[in-house]
Amino acid sequence: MKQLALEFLRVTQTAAIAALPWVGRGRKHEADEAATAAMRRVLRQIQMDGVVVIGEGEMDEAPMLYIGEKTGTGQGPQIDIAVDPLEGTNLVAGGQNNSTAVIAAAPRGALLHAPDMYMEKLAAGAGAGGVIDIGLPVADNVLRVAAALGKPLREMTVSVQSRERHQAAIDAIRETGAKVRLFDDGDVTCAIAAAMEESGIDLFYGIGGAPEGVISAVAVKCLGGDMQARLLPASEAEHERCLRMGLSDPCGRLTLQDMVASDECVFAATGITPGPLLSGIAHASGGRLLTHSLLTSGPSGVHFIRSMHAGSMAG
Ligand SMILES: O=P(O)(O)OC[C@H]1O[C@](O)(COP(=O)(O)O)[C@@H](O)[C@@H]1O
Repeated sequence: MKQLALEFLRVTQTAAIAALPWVGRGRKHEADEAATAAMRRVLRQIQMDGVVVIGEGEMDEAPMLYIGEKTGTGQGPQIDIAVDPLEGTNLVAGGQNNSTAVIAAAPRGALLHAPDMYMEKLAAGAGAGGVIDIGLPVADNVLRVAAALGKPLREMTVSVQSRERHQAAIDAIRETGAKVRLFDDGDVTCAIAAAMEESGIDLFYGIGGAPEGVISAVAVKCLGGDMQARLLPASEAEHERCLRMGLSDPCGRLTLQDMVASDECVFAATGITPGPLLSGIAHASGGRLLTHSLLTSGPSGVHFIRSMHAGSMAG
């Protein structure tokens, strides 16, 4: 698995570069398609027996990188892949900050097969490992993390997606004395930021996509942080879907281990537009492009990588 890490880096770099021409053009589907096609092309070249377990939808609704799609050369280690070729489609369309291309990989069977529905998520860094509890109100989690980190509440910062559904949580967090840092879109980078001491984010809380939740969980695990979640099936049909996907208790607590059942995993992300975790793609002389990526395969292997790409990749 670890020997493939640089291949996965190439996957997110290529997807990010493919999305770049669509930044600010108001065309999120075209941007997503470009990133997905690029990611698919590079994934197919990797020597592995890969299967997409979290992708761009089901086979009949997504033309590529659908759940169940086989990828890689078909030879080599059996690997499950979770992709989000364009995390923050609206951000790219609107020319806004915090869009990335991301991928996570783990040995076959190690990733939760999360249906495409909402998930409530909590993530924190290693210093607060073992204290977060998705079953408790978010304010209690703020108090617990502050105590674990030995920080006064007024110095605590919680990252929350700017959504109406989070207003009660935002108020409750602020009532503890902690600060709330709102973001528009792209909860993968914000969850990961909570697991990185130097990010200035102590806790991430919010309801967002379940696929993004599992992808974030791989990164949080690699970084030595902690995360808990629970799926929020919104209808009988979604509840049924969870059962069909093998989740016996669809609304139950999901620990980091439930979402990522192996330490042998890899996470890669490349910034498209600048965000809290990664700088965006910059144009350099000669038509070259400078990308910024995070590549991690565990706490002892966390790499922030700046790469220069030949002009021919600029598309
Ligand atoms: O926009 P909603 O419905 O609040 O969903 C939240 C989800 O949307 C995102 O902000 C962006 O997702 P997309 O790239 O699929 O648009 C995710 O990071 C987050 O999990």
